[in-house]
Amino acid sequence: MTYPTQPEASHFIDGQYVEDASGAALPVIYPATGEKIADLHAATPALVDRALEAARRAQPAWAAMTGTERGRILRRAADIMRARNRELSELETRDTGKPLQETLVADATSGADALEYFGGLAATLSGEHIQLGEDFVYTRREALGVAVGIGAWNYPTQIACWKAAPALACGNTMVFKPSETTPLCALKVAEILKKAGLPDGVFNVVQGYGEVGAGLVSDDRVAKVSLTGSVPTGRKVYAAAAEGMKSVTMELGGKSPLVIFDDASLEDAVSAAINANFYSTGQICSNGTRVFVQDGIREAFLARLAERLKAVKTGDPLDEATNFGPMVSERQREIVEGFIAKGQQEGARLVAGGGRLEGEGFWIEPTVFADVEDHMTIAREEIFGPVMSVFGFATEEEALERANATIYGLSAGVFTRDIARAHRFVAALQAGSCWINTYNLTPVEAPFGGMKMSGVGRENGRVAIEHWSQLKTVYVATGAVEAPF
Ligand SMILES: NC(=O)c1ccc[n+]([C@@H]2O[C@H](COP(=O)([O-])OP(=O)(O)OC[C@H]3O[C@@H](n4cnc5c(N)ncnc54)[C@H](O)[C@@H]3O)[C@@H](O)[C@H]2O)c1
Repeated sequence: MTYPTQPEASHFIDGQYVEDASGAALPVIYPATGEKIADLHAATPALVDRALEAARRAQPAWAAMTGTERGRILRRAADIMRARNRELSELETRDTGKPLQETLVADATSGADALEYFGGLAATLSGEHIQLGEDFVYTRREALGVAVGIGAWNYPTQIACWKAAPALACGNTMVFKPSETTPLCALKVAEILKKAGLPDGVFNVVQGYGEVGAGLVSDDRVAKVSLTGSVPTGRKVYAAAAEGMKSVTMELGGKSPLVIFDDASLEDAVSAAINANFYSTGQICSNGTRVFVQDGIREAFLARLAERLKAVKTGDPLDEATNFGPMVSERQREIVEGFIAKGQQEGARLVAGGGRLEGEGFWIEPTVFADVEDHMTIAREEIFGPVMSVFGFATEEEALERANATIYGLSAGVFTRDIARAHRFVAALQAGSCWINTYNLTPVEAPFGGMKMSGVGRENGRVAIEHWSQLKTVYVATGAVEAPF
């Protein structure tokens, strides 16, 4: 059977689509209906080798181009992505199940932003000059070499671009392995980069399960690994990369707090809590899934939230009126249902949702628990689904201590009209991205990444350049060489 969404082949290596049907079957399922929409294959070791070899071969010439030349290609790719936004968004919706209403504004557009931003920065890369009397030192900012990118399933286009754009801007080449759950979109990124003039071999895509990722990470040709995924995978990938002393960026999971004080705008706080828990059906790493609401407004908050939940519109995710999609897979739905059952067993009060939604596909209701306590499983573990936990608190000190009492440190938010408190509070939060009076905004200009178990390194912002390049120091002598004998 052929599907409209079937790509030309499973992999994109050295500038062309490549297939090897002897690789393990990798079916692609549309989460809204459970139907198969493409048949792909995991890369065989021979294909992984071919992709790495293509990236290795292409790297010196790519790095030798000027930053302006590299940047021009990335910026052209950004323009193509924007021009094809609707088609790419529809594919993202089919790949992930996220409603088109979201994908039209958050995926190819965010990928294009990254390509444009790092395309612009490419021309500005430089070292420094340090005068030492008549001698001097200069530093050269150099590429790392061949990089491996490994993606999670929730933002397949964005993740590919957030990794490829800074990596390529700095003169690295990349082999990218998308999540086996959402493998389609990264192939489009590769196609578009080629169309924009990217030399063959600079950006390659290979499909596969964890073992393909593991093979890439341990290969000697690889200088840098950037993973977006869960903490358990991050532990394995970081350890494997350490064997080869490779640089890493780890964008991992979270259990982020959203703290709402009595003086906050209730309507805005409810909006932020909705965005922080139900956007992308809760499948966002930075979600504020522990919502701490100060005692004075908690009942009002829950009442208004219940009202607002009436406007949830499920249905065909390709209908732009739909604002809530299915879970990405049957397995992920079962995981989330397991957490909901645990929440009930451990005594949290279910105030909304909790069950499946009608229809084919992997639908689940937006779910809210109140009276959640810090020791409960749903308060401690990342659920990665549409499950909000609401906690009470009395004082700022208490909220801070409880917000930070987690192994994670990806993100956090605070809602208050007291400007001094807002800044005091975020200064003490142990989280890589904090928001004051909003939640989950991640523009490409702002560094993004985790503290504690949530990760290592930063994506986006100028600082990403530090994580995708290395410095060489050159000492230049101008006088005689002194020696002891
Ligand atoms: N911090 C961020 O930027 C960010 C963004 C999105 C998702 N996430 C996190 O991702 C997780 C959800 O995504 P997921 O379920 O796809 O994560 P996952 O950890 O199961 O898989 C991530 C990727 O790693 C690959 N992989 C698995 N085992 C591997 C191994 N041993 N070696 C190399 N690669 C391996 C998978 O095939 C997949 O491509 C959540 O924890 C979420 O918080 C983080």
